[in-house]
Amino acid sequence: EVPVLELDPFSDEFLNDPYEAHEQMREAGPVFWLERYQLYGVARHAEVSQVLADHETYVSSRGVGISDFAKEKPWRPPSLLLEADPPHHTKARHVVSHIMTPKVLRGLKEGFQERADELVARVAAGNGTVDGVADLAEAYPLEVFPDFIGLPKDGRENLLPYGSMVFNTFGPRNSHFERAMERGAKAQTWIMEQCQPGAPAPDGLGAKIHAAAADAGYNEEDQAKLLRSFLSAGVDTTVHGIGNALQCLAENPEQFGYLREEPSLARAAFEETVRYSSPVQTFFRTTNKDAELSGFRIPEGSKVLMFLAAANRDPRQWENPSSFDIRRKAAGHVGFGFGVHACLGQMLARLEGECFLAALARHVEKLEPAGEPVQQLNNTLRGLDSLPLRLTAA
Ligand code: HEM
Ligand SMILES: O=C(O)c1ccc(C2CC2)cc1
Repeated sequence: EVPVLELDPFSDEFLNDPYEAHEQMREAGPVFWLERYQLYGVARHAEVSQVLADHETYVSSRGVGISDFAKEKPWRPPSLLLEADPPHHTKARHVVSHIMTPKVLRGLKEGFQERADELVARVAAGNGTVDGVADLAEAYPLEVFPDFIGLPKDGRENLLPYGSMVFNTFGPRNSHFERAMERGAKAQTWIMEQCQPGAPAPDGLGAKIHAAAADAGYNEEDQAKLLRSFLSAGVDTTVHGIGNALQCLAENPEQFGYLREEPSLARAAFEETVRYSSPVQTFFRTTNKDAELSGFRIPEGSKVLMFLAAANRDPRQWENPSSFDIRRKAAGHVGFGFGVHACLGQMLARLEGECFLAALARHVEKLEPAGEPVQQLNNTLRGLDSLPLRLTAA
């Protein structure tokens, strides 16, 4: 029989510090039933991987949040990527993956690195207490990403509340969901304006996405939706990746020491941060037929909640999973998902993380906590609202 758990994975207590509950879920069994929300959960690396891999049984087109699109109207038109299944998904993925190529990313590296060095050197020069979130983790992605897409200079502050709304609405209609919808409404107007064909700068990624989608026969509404995916996923995720990296390095000074000695560890340090802190904590799938997972029966029409963050600290998969170790081989983590829906922006995310942490290694001699970090409670994302840091310039 499937073990039944009473815990609430969307409560403030859980969102603030999920780690004991992760352990409880992993130990409960390969599959468990969450009574409160009437859905199944998987928290071990093996089962999370199996669900991610079997996109024909565990589908995305019925929503990757708690809501089943076969039963409820989505709050916004479904994504052609995240909330689609093959073959429709395959076509959309093909269109956009031709644009975010290794060649395109190589072309970005010099500029991204310069911007990181300039920002970190300027903030470190103050030699005082800074907010690692506002002054660094938010500042860097909001500088480089909108320029890459080709968004106008003003209005960019709408990207954070819009992203926060997208990620909160994968969860249940709790206070985080409702407040994010209120705050995100105005931002949504600006976002949709930027997504319209003709809106982004002609030389930016946005215009390239529109052109490639038009060439592939997508109408203007779907061209806009494809760009919407990048504005939805492309900011809050990297902001929390960088913010969580700053927190991990400040709280593990020996790890910062290794990075200082060898700035080329920056890429590995960001990868370990994605494993260890998993900015995207969870995602759902829906069974579109009766399924069996590790001997447990899961009927058609069930929601399955994948605890990516719990899988990323599964002792069945990792040595010393709860230690932050920038020299480990973090490959195999599910922080960027995997399979047909594996993160489309992971190479861009890694580029931002690598450039930022290399700049930190070069321009900061000491990185110390200067007060309590404030966790941002979000139904899907793990990251900080503020991170008081004392920086000593190199
Ligand atoms: C640290 C940063 C990031 C993390 C942790 C992250 C995480 C993820 C995860 C877990 C998925 C899989 C979703 C699923 O399986 O349903 C995903 C998909 C996706 N990500 Fe990322 N992401 C990050 C950054 C980005 C960036 C910067 C972009 C865009 C520029 C992006 C665009 C996307 C898109 C479009 C998808 C959907 C792909 C598909 O369904 O085929 N992500 N991401
Ligand atoms: O296509 C989208 O709108 C979309 C929204 C959020 C994500 C999360 C996983 C990063 C991905 C895609």
